Amino acid sequence: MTTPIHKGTALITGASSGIGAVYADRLARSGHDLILVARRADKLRALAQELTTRTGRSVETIAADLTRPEDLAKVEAVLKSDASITLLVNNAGVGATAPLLQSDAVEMERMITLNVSVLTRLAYAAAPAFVARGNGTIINIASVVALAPELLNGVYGGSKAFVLAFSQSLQHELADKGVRVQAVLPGATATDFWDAAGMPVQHLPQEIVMPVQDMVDAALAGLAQGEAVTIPALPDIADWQSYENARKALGPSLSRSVPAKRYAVASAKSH
Ligand SMILES: NC(=O)C1=CN([C@@H]2O[C@H](COP(=O)(O)OP(=O)(O)OC[C@H]3O[C@@H](n4cnc5c(N)ncnc54)[C@H](OP(=O)(O)O)[C@@H]3O)[C@@H](O)[C@H]2O)C=CC1
Ligand SMILES: N[C@@H](C=O)C(=O)O
Repeated sequence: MTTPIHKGTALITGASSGIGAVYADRLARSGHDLILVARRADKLRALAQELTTRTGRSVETIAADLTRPEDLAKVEAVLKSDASITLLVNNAGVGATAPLLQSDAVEMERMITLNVSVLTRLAYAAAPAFVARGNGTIINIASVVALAPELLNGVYGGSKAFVLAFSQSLQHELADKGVRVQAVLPGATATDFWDAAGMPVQHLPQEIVMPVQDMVDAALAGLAQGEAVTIPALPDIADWQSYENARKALGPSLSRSVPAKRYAVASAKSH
């Protein structure tokens, strides 16, 4: 077996299970050293040991509750100072399936903190270092609910719509500075996410649930193909392109000096 070329270090949040743990496996196998971040130190240590034994890569762990400012600061400091980091997988996140009237506002705010604020802070920590080196990749794990907010809990959908919009803005700003940004929009994926979100994955129609390994392999194939937005389940990429073209076509009409005629507002300029 040939040893893959060393590709620098990938920092993966939410690496103790599910999607993050599969990214850890795939990235170690393709030649990355790893820094794994999550709260469950025992799971991180076990994964690190297993990956080092199997791939020979260096794997460090940081046990951190990213919603705690002091833990978040620790991870931000690593992203800012470790020049070997070439890839950030912004994956840690939680979801919910309950509608607004059955949701606890404090829980919803916690979700916004992790899914939105933490992801943003880590991207802001990594991007200047990547720009300074003219090289780096940020993978932000969004969700198909970014496009379909009616499907699950509205705050969860809103948080993932943020991740998509933020990623698209970052791609726009950083593309000419040597930094790549990919937003990944998984559909239902078989992980522990669903238990924590209040609906065991076994209760979903199985034809909409993707095995987690397949989801991550497709997302990495999308990255290798240069996609800025990857929707692993979408059969025809032309459908996404039509959606994006329609969105962009609205651009010139979204900000004008006069209200649309249908609102029948007399112009202030003629008063
Ligand atoms: N599964 C699915 O159907 C889909 C998932 N996603 C997204 O994928 C991402 C990963 O979820 P998935 O792998 O499915 O679910 P898991 O529940 O398996 O993984 C979530 C990860 O986030 C970590 N995490 C949770 N809270 C914190 C915290 N406060 N600080 C640090 N780490 C934390 C968990 O580790 P620990 O508990 O050790 O801290 C765990 O490693 C999420 O952003 C989710 O929204 C998107 C679309 C579909
Ligand atoms: N399962 C996803 C949507 O289908 C999500 O959890 O974001």
